[in-house]
Formats: sequence, C-alpha cells, structure tokens
Amino acid sequence: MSDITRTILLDDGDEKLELRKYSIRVNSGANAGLTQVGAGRRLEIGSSPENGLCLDDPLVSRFHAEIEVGPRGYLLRDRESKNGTWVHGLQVGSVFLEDGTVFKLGDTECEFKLENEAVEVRFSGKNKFGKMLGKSLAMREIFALLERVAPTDATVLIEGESGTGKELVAEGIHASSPRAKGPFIVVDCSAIARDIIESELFGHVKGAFTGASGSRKGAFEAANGGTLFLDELGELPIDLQPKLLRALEKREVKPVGGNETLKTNVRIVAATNRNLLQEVKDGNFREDLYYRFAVIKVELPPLRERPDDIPMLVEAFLEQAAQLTGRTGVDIAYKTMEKLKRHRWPGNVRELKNFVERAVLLTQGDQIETKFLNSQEIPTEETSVDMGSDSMAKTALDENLPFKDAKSRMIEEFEVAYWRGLLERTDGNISKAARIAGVHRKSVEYILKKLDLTREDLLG
Ligand SMILES: Nc1ncnc2c1ncn2[C@@H]1O[C@H](COP(=O)(O)OP(=O)(O)OP(=O)(O)O)[C@@H](O)[C@H]1O
Repeated sequence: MSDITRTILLDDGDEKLELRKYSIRVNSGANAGLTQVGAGRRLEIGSSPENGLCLDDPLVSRFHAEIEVGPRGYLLRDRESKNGTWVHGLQVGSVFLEDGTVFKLGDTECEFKLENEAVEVRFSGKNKFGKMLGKSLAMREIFALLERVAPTDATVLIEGESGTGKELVAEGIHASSPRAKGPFIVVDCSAIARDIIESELFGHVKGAFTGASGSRKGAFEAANGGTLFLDELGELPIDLQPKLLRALEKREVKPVGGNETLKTNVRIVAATNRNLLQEVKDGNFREDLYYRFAVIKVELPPLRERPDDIPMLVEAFLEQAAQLTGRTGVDIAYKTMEKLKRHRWPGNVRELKNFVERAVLLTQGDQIETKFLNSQEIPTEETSVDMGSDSMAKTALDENLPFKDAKSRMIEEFEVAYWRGLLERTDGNISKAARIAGVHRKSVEYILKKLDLTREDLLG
C-alpha cells in the first residue's frame, strides 16, 4: 500500500480510493515546459494525439507508456515501446513513481510531481454488473456508478466503441431497476429506414401514411412501465430530435398522423459509438438533446485499455463455448493469455468472445492457440482497397462472423481506404480533406485517431 493513495473499505463492500492529483512536467525535448495534470486514474503518454500527454518526439512510440493510479500508488508502465522507458538510466517495464521521479521516453525527460489537491474514486466491491464481467479498476469504477444509478429513473447515455458491452450495460440497468418486470425494448436507430423511424418510436394512427391500414404502437408505448434502449443514438435524424426531446421532457408522445398525445412511463437508456459531443459541434446532433442525455454518462473503455479483464472474460467465454460446442476441457496456456492481453482487440469484447468460440471449435488439442486470431487488425492497403464487398461478405460468411462484426469490419476497412485515399490526394492536408469530405476538421482528427492512423503512416 502506498502512503500517497489510500483505499478505504466501505460498509457495503465497495472501496474508496483517495488519491492526490499529480502533474507531469516535461523538462527537455520539443515539449519542454509543458505540464499535464493527471486527475483521473489513467494517463496515456505517446506521440499520438490520442494520448493524454502527447509528445512531439520521433523517438517516442505512438502509445509509449501510461501512468495508472491504483491502491498501490502511481504506476508508470511501458507499453512495449520501441525505445523503452527509462528511470535513473535503467530501462523499466513498470515502476511506482514518487514525488519528483524523473523518467525518460525517447529524448524527452519528464518529472512526476504530486499536487496538494485530493481526488476520490469509488470502486464496486463486485466483479460484475448483471451479465457484464470485469475486475479491472476501470470496470469496477463503472460498476459502482451503475449500482447507484440503476435503481433510479435517470436517463443514461452509454458511450463506447463497438463491442465494448453497451447493450449489456443497458440490460443490466433495466434488470437492476424497479422496472425489471416491465418490458425492455430496443430500438437501433441505425437499422431503421429514415422514413419509418418516427412511427417506430411514437407509433402511428390508421391512415397516417400510404400503407398505414391500421394503427400501430410505437416503441415508447411498448416500453411503458419498462425501459427503452435507444441504440446508436448518434444516427437519429436531426429532424426527429426535437420530437424525442419533447418525449423526454413531457413524458408524452404523439403518434404519427394523430392529434392526441399519450402519456408514457418509460426510462430511457441510450448508447452511441460516436463521439456525440463532436457530433454536436459538427451540427449533426442537437445540443439540448445531448445535455438531456449526458447527465449520467457511462464511458466504456475499449478492451485494449483494460487487459486485466481479459483472463476473467476468457474463462467465462471458455465455459460458454464448452456448453455451446460440447467441447469440454479446453483450456488456455499462460503464455497464450499473455498474448491475448497484449492484442489490440479492435472489435473489443465481441471479438474476444468470437475468438474463444472459434478457437475452442478449431483447436486439435486441449488448449486454445492464438493462430485462430484471424483478427480484424487494421487492414493493409492491399486488403482494404482490393477486396470488393462481395468477397468481403464471402470471407465473413466463411468465418461465421456475426452480422454486426462483419459490418463493422467492412465499415472500418472502407474508412481506412477512404481516408488514406483522401489524405493522399490532399498531401496530408487535414483541413482540405475535411472540406472535401464535408465534415469538420476535428472530425477528421477524431476519425484518424479512432482508426489508429497517423498522417505519417498514411503518406508513408
Ligand atoms: N464485460 C463483458 N462481460 C461479458 N460479456 C461481454 C462484456 N462486454 C461485452 N460482452 C459481450 O460482447 C458482445 C458485444 O457486446 P454488446 O453487444 O453489448 O456491445 P455493444 O457495445 O453494444 O456493441 P455495438 O456497438 O456493436 O452494438 C456480447 O456478446 C456481449 O455479451
């Protein structure tokens, strides 16, 4: 236990971590003089702008190191960087920092300083919430929030990359709420045609439009007494957003073609894998609606940021796969688990689950192997450009990929090819690329970060 952080075990089994804010001062290199304050539990350091501390140093890897604050103190960890992380002339894998510790990445010297301000973080004492498993501090922090929020009627917004478990969280919120016995209705805003989404949500009356031969209940009415889960909220057409806002504020809806309003008693949970605030800035999402949702925001970290969850997830998926396939007794070697912990998992937990299932099915022996990781790593230029949609669909079918995985792989491959091509044409000029693509410059930067692409990578 460290004397600079303090963990307090609470009566209900939860833990409270008291820690001090800290800052990293850059003492040398191109960023000399820069100070980055760390108030959360994790600070990533590297040359990619995605990091909390971004260093302009060609000897620093894109995701070079990180500082994680936990019950034992402030841990500086190298992330398999090319040139290593150094403290007092020694290369380190991980090391606990003390006030004044100087560490070096590439040519950049940084100093760790403790601040006087205290911060408190609460972690659940449990390793699961509903069907959602996780023992990493990041997930236990989220579970603590969910345990507090679930029993209320508060609207919740869940943000996270595809496959991080957003739907599972929504189900868990419903199941742990007084509405658990009521309906749980899912509307995927990205899967419904624009012209019928209003009727899907609010219902319609007979004759409301051509083909409306009878009246139909909408999702709000169907979810009465329960929870309505709006998946991919960022895809909701902008002209429908004021109607959703009204439904949230007044707790009533008006079916398409009708004059009467219906009172509804619905709890709303929404999810998005877009950065919704960025969508607000780009004018694609209404600010008032965003703030109505963002009161309670759950940000699910990608799996690559919580490798501590992997063993627990693998064990659970091995058990599920054994039941599903009838192949019992298949295990995993320590070395394989370590490899899985280092993988980037672009498809997050969904990809891990599919991998375990595939590996259990295909392995000849009694241990799963990483050769079955035919992962959705960022594709090479050849695969992304040369593969047409037919052959991509065929490959996905051959691999028994679920539709959602196949679709997200295809979109990702298209996105990589599109942005690579566009930036080549604009000689790496992001503002120009943004103008041609018809999106905000910040969106281009966000997309490139999300796809793990740098201008330098793209232009070779
Ligand atoms: N923490 C977890 N514990 C156990 N299973 C998980 C966890 N997270 C995700 N899963 C599993 O991974 C798969 C994907 O989860 P889910 O559909 O909830 O993700 P999502 O974020 O909603 O994805 P998308 O944005 O693509 O809809 C599901 O099979 C789910 O059961």
